[in-house]
Amino acid sequence: MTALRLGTRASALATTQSRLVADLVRDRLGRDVELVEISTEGDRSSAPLAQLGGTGVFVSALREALLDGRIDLAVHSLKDLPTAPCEGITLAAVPTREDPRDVVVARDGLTLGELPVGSRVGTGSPRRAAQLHALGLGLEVTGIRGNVDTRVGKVQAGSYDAVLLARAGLARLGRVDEATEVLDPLQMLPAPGQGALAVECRSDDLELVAALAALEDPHSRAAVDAERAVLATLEGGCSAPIGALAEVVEGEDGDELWVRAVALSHDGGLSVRMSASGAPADAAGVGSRLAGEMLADGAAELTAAPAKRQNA
Ligand SMILES: NCc1[nH]cc(CCC(=O)O)c1CC(=O)O
Repeated sequence: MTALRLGTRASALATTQSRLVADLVRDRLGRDVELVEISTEGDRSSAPLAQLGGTGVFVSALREALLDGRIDLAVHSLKDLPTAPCEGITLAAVPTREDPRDVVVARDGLTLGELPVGSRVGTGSPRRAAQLHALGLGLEVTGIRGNVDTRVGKVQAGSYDAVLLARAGLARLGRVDEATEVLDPLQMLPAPGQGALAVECRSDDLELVAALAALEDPHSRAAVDAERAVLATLEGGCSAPIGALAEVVEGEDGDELWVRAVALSHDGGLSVRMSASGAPADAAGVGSRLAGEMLADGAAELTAAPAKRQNA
């Protein structure tokens, strides 16, 4: 059989994630895999992500390559996937998720609470910025872009006192020791899907869709389904200050799915925070009902873009 062509972005994190999935495919499907590099608009430009149309730009080039038949499968960070389904493409597998929490990389080994008032903390994520403001530590939160290496480098160079990152990214790059604090989700709820990978292929590639089920971790899938249902129901993209974290836990009557979510105003001053539980098989229902309650409490008005709120 010919080798499966796995499309990947060129960044260190993307290639690491792609190699990880390639190894899983070789082990569990017994198929040979060849990596094909695809460059995306998000990699080529240094403009703020929100101006490029959000993290979806990382995803679309790989999807085009799939639909064109240049590659057979694509690996994405699941948190970068828009919640709307893509015609002709199937999310064939969600492998076992990494630790979904955010971490701090600060100068001199400091934690957030140890940073002096006025310290410069870099993040390009409205979700992280809003939750940082909500902690009331008097930190100066400023935008930052670039890959993990660039962002950590800016702390080492002294242009930022700290940056916030997904623990999973650092861990996959073998640099998790550089984190100076792992943030408790009580203070910093991660992005929906953070720490999970998405393995996509063409929907009409029925044999591959079926075979890729061997890569699936049902608990990870249930958790990200619930988190993404929260995001979709709140109609938030990657630029909305929305956090969600779900996990499957063993209950008295079998597995239970727990979901926590928060929607904040961009300045972190106001928030709606709720949780719910239900059956893992009803993950999307649990997430969307939770978000429905949050909407009833005014979540949509909070997360609206700052300019829109001023006009309203
Ligand atoms: N925003 C870009 C992005 N997309 C996925 C990850 C990390 C890996 C993951 O969450 O699975 C990162 C970097 C970060 O947020 O620090």
